[in-house]
Amino acid sequence: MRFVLASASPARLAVLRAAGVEPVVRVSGVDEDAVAAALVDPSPAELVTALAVAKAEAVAGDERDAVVVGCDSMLLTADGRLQGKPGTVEVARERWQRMAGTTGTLLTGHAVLRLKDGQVADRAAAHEATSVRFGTPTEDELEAYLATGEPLGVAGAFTLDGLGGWFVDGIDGDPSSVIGISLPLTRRLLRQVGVTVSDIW
Ligand SMILES: Nc1nc2c(ncn2[C@H]2C[C@H](O)[C@@H](COP(=O)(O)OP(=O)(O)OP(=O)(O)O)O2)c(=O)[nH]1
Repeated sequence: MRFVLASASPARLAVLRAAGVEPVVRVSGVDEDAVAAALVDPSPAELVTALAVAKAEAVAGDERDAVVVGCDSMLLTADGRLQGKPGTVEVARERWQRMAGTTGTLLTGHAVLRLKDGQVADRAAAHEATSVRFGTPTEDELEAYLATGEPLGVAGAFTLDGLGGWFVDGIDGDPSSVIGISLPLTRRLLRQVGVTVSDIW
């Protein structure tokens, strides 16, 4: 079955490929700020789920028979801030200075659309939440990590499976969701739209 990943994320692609799926990648180009602005006081979970739905829907219009999956990840910090990608060293530094030694929640919204004959025949959406216990990098370690550029382009300014792994003391929940797409949640959402994982791997 044609599996379309509506994401530019290399992390999501890698998780799916390692799990036996060869997705067709179609970047949604969704204006995430515009989607967020259209929502009325969404919870963090509602926001990431709405963004995932918007990404999948943006891509689904060109599909006839496929499963389309969209995701969106953000970090909810211990002091209640919901954060995407830092974008700059300065923002990433300030975030790490606040989150080191604390526990945050990495939220990933998921949307699955089942296309049949060019129509959305079924859909399912949900979010996954994973607790992340951050370590405390020294000032030198933090500056070296920032200098790699990795934290700038990932939600929460850290990775679990990359250089950031040195600074994650542990998680409670699904690791694939932290990296970018929850395999167990996606399996459940696929089942809701009548698709078994063995249909796609
Ligand atoms: N490899 C890795 N990437 C991570 C981790 N945590 C977050 N990320 C990445 C996954 C996503 O590419 C990015 C989260 O940003 P978004 O959910 O907005 O996705 P992105 O903009 O990358 O692509 P998309 O909007 O789906 O086209 O951060 C991690 O632990 N490991």
